Amino acid sequence: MDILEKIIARKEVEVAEAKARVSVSQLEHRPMFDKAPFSATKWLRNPNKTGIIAEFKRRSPSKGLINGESRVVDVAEGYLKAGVSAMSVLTDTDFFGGTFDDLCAARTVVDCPILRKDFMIDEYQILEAKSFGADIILLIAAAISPQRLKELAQFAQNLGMETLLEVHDEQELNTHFNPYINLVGVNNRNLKTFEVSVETSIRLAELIPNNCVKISESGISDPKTIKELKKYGYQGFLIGENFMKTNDPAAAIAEFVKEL
Ligand SMILES: O=P(O)(O)OC[C@@H](O)[C@@H](O)c1c[nH]c2ccccc12
Repeated sequence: MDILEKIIARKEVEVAEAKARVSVSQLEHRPMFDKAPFSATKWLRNPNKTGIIAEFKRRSPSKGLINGESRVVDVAEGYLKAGVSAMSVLTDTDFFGGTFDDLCAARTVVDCPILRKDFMIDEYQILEAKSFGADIILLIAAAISPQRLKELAQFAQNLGMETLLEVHDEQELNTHFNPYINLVGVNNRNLKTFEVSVETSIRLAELIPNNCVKISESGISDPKTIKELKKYGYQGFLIGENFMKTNDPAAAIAEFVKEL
């Protein structure tokens, strides 16, 4: 089993447990559930923002521990102050050290779109995301079938949330794109080998439908890379480790945006 298969197998168990613990009706009655979602496509197309989607990530399967100290509220405040277009919060615990508490805490301090970063396989998780105040969900082409992905994206749209489709290559884009997708993210990190290449974003740029916001994900550590990717039509840049690996992610992003 590769890492993605392991994560998905674990996710199936987690979702079943969560469903047994908290009913859909309970999710729908949480205070945040009725909040109108922020539109990430609007925020990312706003030229007064940086285009950065800054991520709160404690650890990852590829890097191990990245940051075990920083508090999510401090980081989120710093990200917002730096002019991010959106924030991404990992809620997967077993592989990335994230929690729903992180998402809730971020929600209390930022009034920008928040992506619930997790491995989504079930409508229930989308309801969970909304109940914790998230605005966007991630659907990973490599993790689910095209049909399931389309159903989940449609479900999110019905709740007023936007969907980010993550692809790694041409084939995933061809098989998994559907009319309910609002943002397409090219992951520069190969999930099987963990190798990172920004060339992947450059290669796929022209294949992404123009009505979607193009996002380049992972391995971005230099403002110059953002300038380069903008030439290919990218409007969103998902960055985690470059900020999180420092002991002051808020200061790190402030320095980074000075050079944009
Ligand atoms: O920390 P980086 O290299 O800047 O990458 C951020 C983000 O792209 C990465 O965390 C990510 C991209 N797709 C994912 C899917 C699941 C978990 C994590 C991810």
